[in-house]
Amino acid sequence: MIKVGILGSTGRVGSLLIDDLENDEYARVGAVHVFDKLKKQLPEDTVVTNDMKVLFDSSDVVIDFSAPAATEALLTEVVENGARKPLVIATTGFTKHQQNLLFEASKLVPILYATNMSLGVAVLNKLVALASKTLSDFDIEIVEQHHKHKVDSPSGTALTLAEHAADARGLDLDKVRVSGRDGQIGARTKDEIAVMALRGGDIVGRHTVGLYNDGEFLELNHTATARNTFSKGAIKVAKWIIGKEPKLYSINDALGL
Ligand SMILES: NC(=O)C1=CN([C@@H]2O[C@H](COP(=O)(O)OP(=O)(O)OC[C@H]3O[C@@H](n4cnc5c(N)ncnc54)[C@H](OP(=O)(O)O)[C@@H]3O)[C@@H](O)[C@H]2O)C=CC1
Ligand SMILES: O=C(O)C1=N[C@H](C(=O)O)C[C@H](O)C1
Repeated sequence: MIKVGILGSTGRVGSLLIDDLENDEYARVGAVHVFDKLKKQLPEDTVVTNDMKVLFDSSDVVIDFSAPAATEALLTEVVENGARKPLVIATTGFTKHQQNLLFEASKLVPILYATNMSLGVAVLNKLVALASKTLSDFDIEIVEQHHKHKVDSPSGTALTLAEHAADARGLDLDKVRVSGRDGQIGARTKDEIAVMALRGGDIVGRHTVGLYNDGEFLELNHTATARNTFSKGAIKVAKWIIGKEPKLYSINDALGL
């Protein structure tokens, strides 16, 4: 059995990982990192720790749904303290420094980083690239909707979708991204790509990429209706990454897309 370590084990997705692994034929929970207080019953012989080294030592692969500071500590264990286990990182909202750390760590261990672990969004990224390139005159606007507890904005998924749209048009997203509109802002410029966030209730995750032209528009939407879409997706890619060489992998690598 593959022993999975969980960073963010007390969170919304982390606790679903524990449930999903209880019913998995090939993988089980090896260790959980607990930041504050344990909130649920765990399978017998699960290692419970707040020490990254112990988390690594008790796992064959670590899955991370936590917070940027926690991921930073996990990656630091690889880069500075010699931890050598494959990682599946799902946390969003990284700073540039944390993104660089992720890249440095991926030279030492295999890391799959995906801002969205669903198959649907993996396909949506491809559709967005195709539509953005083909419909080159259309204005691109992205809207994401999430539950009221989400702390980062815009979502990692929305930013990844925007990157696919910008790359397909040869644009630098940092230069064309618009994150709000208010007041006398003037007419829309051709290349800008707005990424807007709505928050409320218990929305699991909804992303719409709109391509608008005079006379017609196309909207590509993905809606996650259950949060275990993400935990199940992460477990699937965690099994895939074991035995791979050190590199930064995308979810497309794991899904063969
Ligand atoms: N890629 C994907 O498919 C998806 C990614 N996500 C991302 O995953 C992350 C977690 O989401 P969600 O489960 O909803 O969030 P929660 O807030 O429910 O859970 C966060 C978890 O991280 C822990 N944590 C917070 N800060 C630290 C820290 N400094 N050190 C160690 N642990 C810490 C929390 O511990 P405690 O409970 O003690 O506070 C908790 O276990 C977010 O970044 C979210 O955007 C979410 C869904 C899908
Ligand atoms: O925080 C969430 O809930 C989600 N976060 C991810 C993101 O920021 O894109 C993925 C998913 O949409 C749910």
